[in-house]
Amino acid sequence: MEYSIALRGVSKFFGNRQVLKDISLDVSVGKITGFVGPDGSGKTTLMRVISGLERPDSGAGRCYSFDVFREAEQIRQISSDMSQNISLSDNLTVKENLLFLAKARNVPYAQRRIDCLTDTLDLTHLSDECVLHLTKALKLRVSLAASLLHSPAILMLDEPTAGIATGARREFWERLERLAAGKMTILVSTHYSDEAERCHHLVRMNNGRLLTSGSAQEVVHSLGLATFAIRGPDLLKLKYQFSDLLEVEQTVIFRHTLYVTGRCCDSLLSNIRMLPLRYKVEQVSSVLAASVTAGQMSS
Ligand SMILES: Nc1ncnc2c1ncn2[C@@H]1O[C@H](COP(=O)(O)OP(=O)(O)OP(=O)(O)O)[C@@H](O)[C@H]1O
Repeated sequence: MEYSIALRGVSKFFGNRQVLKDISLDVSVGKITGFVGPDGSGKTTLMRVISGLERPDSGAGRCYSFDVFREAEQIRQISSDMSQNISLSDNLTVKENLLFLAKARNVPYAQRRIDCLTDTLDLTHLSDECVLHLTKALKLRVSLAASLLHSPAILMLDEPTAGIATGARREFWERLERLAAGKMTILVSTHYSDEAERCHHLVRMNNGRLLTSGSAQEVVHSLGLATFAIRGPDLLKLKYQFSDLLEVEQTVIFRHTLYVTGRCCDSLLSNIRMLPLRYKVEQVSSVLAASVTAGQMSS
């Protein structure tokens, strides 16, 4: 396996608050690595350290051939932070925005690069459209084009699809998968379980620590949790009943379905089996409930 990023015992403080604690991590070239965990667990900070945007305080790490302590500037040249660096101007067209950003980044043969990207990302027909008139999902696609202008080796995305409809999120992820297939290293934080499942490699964090790292299945397994999707009447009442069980970690109602997540023990299973026949129950392995807060899931 070819690794683009290798961190060993990396820690980071903001003031006297330690936000990354002894993180060791290997990230493969051409893979999508997802970062999941509750708010404030350190996902963004870790991705920023990897992308040369934050300097760690201790440990060791390389990003491609560069040292994360001494060569942050070089790392920034080969990486792109889609979430933060791209501010599209509403009053300019797609083409004008891309040209402006390409010039700001000294992208060689800017026009040719823009033509290539708009073609690849199916934006050509929108080139002369004012960004103001684009949907959120299309703006996201333009931001992706902008973040790829300088042909980065690493693309960092911090919750890129928050607030975007499911269909458009899926389409966006298909594009990310194509970029990864072209050997781009993609780092993405997400609170959506379906997106977490699409990652080739998942990193679960809490309180500055890396708790688990592996495939989505491995991470779910390591949680020792099972999630059941329940459809039927009076879901709110059922939600409160399940919430009272000691082994239940989370109950979330999302789109007429109650998701109950808990330790997969006899007691939870017998409660599930005792549900009247009018309830349809299905075990879903996909919901990384420990990483998804109820608020975000409902949004
Ligand atoms: N520039 C900063 N200065 C001080 N504290 C910071 C700074 N950036 C982040 N923090 C703190 O570091 C901790 C980790 O934040 P971080 O943004 O990395 O978490 P996160 O897991 O990405 O959270 P979220 O999902 O809310 O984006 C939080 O407590 C946050 O308040």
